[in-house]
Amino acid sequence: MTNVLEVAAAVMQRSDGEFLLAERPVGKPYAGWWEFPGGKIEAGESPYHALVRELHEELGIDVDVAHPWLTRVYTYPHAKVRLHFFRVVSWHGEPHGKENQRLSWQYPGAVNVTPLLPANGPVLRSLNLPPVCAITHAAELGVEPFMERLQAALQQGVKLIQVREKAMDAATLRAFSAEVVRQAHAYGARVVINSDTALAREVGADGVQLNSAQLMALAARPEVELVGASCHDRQELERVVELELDFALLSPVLPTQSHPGAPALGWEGFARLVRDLPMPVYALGGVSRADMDEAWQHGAHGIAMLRGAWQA
Ligand SMILES: Nc1nc2c([nH]c(=O)n2[C@H]2C[C@H](O)[C@@H](COP(=O)(O)OP(=O)(O)OP(=O)(O)O)O2)c(=O)[nH]1
Repeated sequence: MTNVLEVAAAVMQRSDGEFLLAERPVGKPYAGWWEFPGGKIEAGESPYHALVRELHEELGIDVDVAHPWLTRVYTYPHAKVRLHFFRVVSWHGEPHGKENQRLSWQYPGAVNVTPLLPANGPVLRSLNLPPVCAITHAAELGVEPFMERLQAALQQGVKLIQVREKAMDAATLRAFSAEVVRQAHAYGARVVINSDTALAREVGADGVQLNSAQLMALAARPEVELVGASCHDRQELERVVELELDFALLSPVLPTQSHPGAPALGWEGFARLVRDLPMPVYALGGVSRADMDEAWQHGAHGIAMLRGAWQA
């Protein structure tokens, strides 16, 4: 099979997190299966323009703002498809099924319509990753002040935390990690432990964050629920794809305090590196919450922060 069907698909998400699924109408392949609204890209059309046209035709809405997100290739018996996913964050009009298809608003992590198109399972997992990855910073703040900031961050809705404390001795790190996990889980937040899968299991964390050396050396995905990896170039990002990890952090996007003088990718460089990847990538290095929009415009899933995550 040589021909690849190019498709634009939309994750239309409201500010409360609900996103829209549509049921495929009678007469199409996989009729009755649920999908993200969208459709085939026509000859000469860009993925973005196809998205805007399809959402107008299928749902009667006009897209105001859409960001490129993931690109997934999937082989069905009837076709090989390349799905260009966008996150549509602003639109005009109330979506309605113009082709008599049923629509349903769903929460990430709690989807209750079925069956979903087979290509979409990993996409839902990706959608369930939050926009902010907060990296612990107790070495600089001190453990007690850090724990206070952690409470505040959890109350404000932080849902993904990476424990990364290179200077702690093993016993302190174990106790610290266990406490972060305990507090995070009380708020429904997930925790990954930097570089140490055994420690992640021991303290009941959700997974591990591989450093780039581990990423390149590993033969298979570690067997934990959630696996991220730290990347600095395209080769490392492609290794994340091969190992079918859940997400990547790509750095440094901007000059940082922790790595002064290191050459930064810049937003354009970031966008070039993450183009057409199938998994979410967080922008890391010198970014703050104020950069979220910039990050989305350049293909990031969200931002990862050390200092900025814990500011009072
Ligand atoms: N729209 C959409 N298509 C998806 C998703 N996941 C997935 O595997 N696909 C596949 C199913 C189809 O093979 C292809 C989309 O083609 P389609 O037939 O729905 O496109 P269309 O709306 O332009 O259809 P048509 O009017 O030309 O018949 O992509 C998804 O989430 N949304």
